[in-house]
Amino acid sequence: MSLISFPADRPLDLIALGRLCIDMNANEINRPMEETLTFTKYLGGSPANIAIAAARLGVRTGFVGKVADDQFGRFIRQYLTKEGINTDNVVTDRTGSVTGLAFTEIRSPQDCSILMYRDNAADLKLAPGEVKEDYIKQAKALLISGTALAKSPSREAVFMALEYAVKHGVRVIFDVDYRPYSWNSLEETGIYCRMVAEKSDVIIAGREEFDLMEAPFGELRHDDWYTAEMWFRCKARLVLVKHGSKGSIAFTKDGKTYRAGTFPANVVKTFGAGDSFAGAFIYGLFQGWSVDRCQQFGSASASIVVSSHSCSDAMPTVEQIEAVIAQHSGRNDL
Ligand SMILES: Nc1ncnc2c1ncn2[C@@H]1O[C@H](COP(=O)(O)OP(=O)(O)O)[C@@H](O)[C@H]1O
Ligand SMILES: O=C(O)C[C@@H](O)[C@H](O)C(=O)COP(=O)(O)O
Repeated sequence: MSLISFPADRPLDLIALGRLCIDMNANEINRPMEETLTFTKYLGGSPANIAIAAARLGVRTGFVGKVADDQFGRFIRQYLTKEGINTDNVVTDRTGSVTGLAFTEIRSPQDCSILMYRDNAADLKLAPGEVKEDYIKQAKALLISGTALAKSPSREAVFMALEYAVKHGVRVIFDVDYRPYSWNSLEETGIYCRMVAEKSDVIIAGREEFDLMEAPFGELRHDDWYTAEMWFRCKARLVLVKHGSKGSIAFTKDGKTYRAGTFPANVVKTFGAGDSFAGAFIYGLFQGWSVDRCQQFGSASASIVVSSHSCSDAMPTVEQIEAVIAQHSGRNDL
């Protein structure tokens, strides 16, 4: 039996919940933002990127979210539809909110940053009553992006979706996805992320993101194994710790540890590594693959996306990922 047993016979594999935004990626790379003149517009927002990544691989994907009643909101909806992502639970806000924007600065392949515009962002207006139980129960898994917990009413909408998922046996995958911009304090982040992590089957985060859920409670150890054991005492069966260009470590409840490195990349920018990795890793889970194969697939996908200008547009197909793995004889060693 595979590690994560997904319910059978559901019309959707994955529903992602969280922000649907716009990335404005600097065209003039290796320059500070002050000197950047032009940007290219892409669909953005971490859960949106993961949804695109999964859909490109053939995962039947839906989305729970909210978009602004403006040109960007319409662009987002059209893009999701074009990618075959179901938008039945994507709501349009009518209160005058705006689409969140992320302007990316690419100073060098190692030195990237994001300037985020998220005041009055539509995605954080998603209300609990707008999350449909009949929609959530159609999926095998629900992916929750932690940033959706940053503000009410989106915070309560997450907990509503979480309750529906648990009620209907939908597996919960939690990507902490920490973005400081929308939160009031580190304690607030830690408390709310922890409440979702406690009910999640799979937890995906970087080392610093796990630290956020430990520090406010006096449990900070900077120790991946300690972290995994902590979540195995709750509901988790799989804890995935991302370590950037150093790869990732996955822990499973049966006591196994899987270390994976990366595939060589011609790095343009660092954004999108985590989202492409997560989308491909989740695809592997649906295939019932071993954890190390899921990691290999995820890291090959990430190597493609960090070598590209965009995140969402660059999400690869199964064939493209397999070509990278074959090119390097499957070696993503540390
Ligand atoms: N420079 C890189 N070259 C190749 N693969 C990378 C690189 N950086 C990250 N990856 C892959 O992407 C995964 C996720 O990256 P990470 O930076 O930890 O996530 P995030 O973007 O969420 O911070 C890593 O575990 C690794 O497999
Ligand atoms: O998540 C956002 O709002 C911005 C993203 O679209 C952006 O491209 C990015 O930072 C990707 O995140 P990562 O995969 O965690 O690097």
